[in-house]
Amino acid sequence: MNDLKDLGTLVRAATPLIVIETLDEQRVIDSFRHVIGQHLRPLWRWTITDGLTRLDFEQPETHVVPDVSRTLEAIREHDTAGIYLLFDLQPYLGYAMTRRMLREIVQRQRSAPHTLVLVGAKIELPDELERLATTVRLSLPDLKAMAGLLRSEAVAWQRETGRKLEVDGEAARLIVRNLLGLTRVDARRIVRKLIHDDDALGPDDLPRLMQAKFELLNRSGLLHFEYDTAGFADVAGLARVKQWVQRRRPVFLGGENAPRLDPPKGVLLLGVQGCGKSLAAKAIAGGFGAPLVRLDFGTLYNKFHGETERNLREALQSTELLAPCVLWIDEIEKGLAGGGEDGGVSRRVLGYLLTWMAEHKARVFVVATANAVDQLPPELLRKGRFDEIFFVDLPSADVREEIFALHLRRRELDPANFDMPALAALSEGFSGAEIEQAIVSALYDAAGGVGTLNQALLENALRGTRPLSVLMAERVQALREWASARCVPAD
Ligand SMILES: Nc1ncnc2c1ncn2[C@@H]1O[C@H](COP(=O)(O)OP(=O)(O)OP(=O)(O)O)[C@@H](O)[C@H]1O
Repeated sequence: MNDLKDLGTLVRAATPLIVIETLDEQRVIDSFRHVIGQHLRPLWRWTITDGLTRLDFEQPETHVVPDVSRTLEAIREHDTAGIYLLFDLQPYLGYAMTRRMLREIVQRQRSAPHTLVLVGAKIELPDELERLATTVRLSLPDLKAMAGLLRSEAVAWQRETGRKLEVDGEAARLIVRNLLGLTRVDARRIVRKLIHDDDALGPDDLPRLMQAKFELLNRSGLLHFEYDTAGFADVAGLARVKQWVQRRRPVFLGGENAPRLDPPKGVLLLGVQGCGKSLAAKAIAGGFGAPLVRLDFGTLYNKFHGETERNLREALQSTELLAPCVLWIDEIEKGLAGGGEDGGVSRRVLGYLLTWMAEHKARVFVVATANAVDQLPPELLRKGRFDEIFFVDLPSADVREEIFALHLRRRELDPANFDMPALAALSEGFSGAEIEQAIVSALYDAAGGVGTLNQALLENALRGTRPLSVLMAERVQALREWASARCVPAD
């Protein structure tokens, strides 16, 4: 959108009431200064602190009229049609007098054809004014503008300190790219903080930038920023998922270089509890080298009764501004399994989610995870919704060995001191989580006895565990049968 062109058109058309929701007051003033340069109209600004100030003179002319009604009366008396930027008028919109005066000016009753522009962070108009208003959204700064902003902040810092700012070129390029989606005011505040924190701009500023950006954008509170993404090395097995991600990484991160390849959109990970679906979501983000944001579908309903859809919409829009990122929808079945009993909310949520998944253009890769396939709506499983549906089964003997090795090493124990094939054989039917639990429990036994963990203690712990696959054998078997016809094995 070209803001200046749009504003110019509105002013030329003598639009009586314009609403602009922004905190970037300077940008509004600059834009209108530009517009009046072409359309020669008096430009005024009003704030409760300064009153009315005429801005299109070399020496601004000020009329201190702090009272809102008197200000509006003064505006009505002006006989030359002018543009009036009214900052933070929102609290006064509750008064009958303010509303009536505004309506009279806007409807040009006893007044010249002025253009009133209401500017503020959030503006809610009463019905009678809403109908007469035109809302303008200022477009967000583009790459070039963000690069300029970063440069100007660096220069300001250098001027202030008399030193040269240390800038890592590649990090600065990524910072500029990741500032996209923010307003100028927010971007400037974050850049200042990044510079002032360590008097430099380097690679360690990127995670801090993503965190700051996330906090600004997560107004719904439904998203969680996952600081610890995993690497593929932290996940045993899931070979197909790892390969799938590695092949798509370059296209996901730099889509423009591969015009014939569709950017990857998302995968659904279905599977047995505790087999590493959550870990895989973290590793996919690590594999793509993108931040991971989790959407808590379970609380979407509880937390915002009656506002579910709006909050989902806001949350998904926020993820687009964080792009490139991975959006992890944990336990997706919990959010979509309402059937007809919730007044149709879960059906509408599903509809919105599917449309968004199909249509959004930002590089947001969705990883949805689910345990209970019988609760998943069939629309979600239809071809083309996800790029792939992976089934995460109980680990094979080889993978179980890998899981033991991984978790022993994590606790500074050497797998070479253990009989790995024997451990793998004893843990037939165990999930990764259960293997990890057995190691933890054996470590406690060791601490209370011989001191160090050995094969016998570990075997004891395994023998003492009844895995879920045994306790819920029928469910696991049914899940496998269901998945074999519909999913790609993750391993
Ligand atoms: N393939 C694996 N490799 C390494 N560790 C694993 C693996 N699978 C499970 N684990 C261990 O088990 C823990 C729990 O697994 P995770 O939460 O990823 O399983 P899940 O499938 O998401 O389970 P749930 O459905 O119960 O949420 C992990 O944090 C990890 O320590």
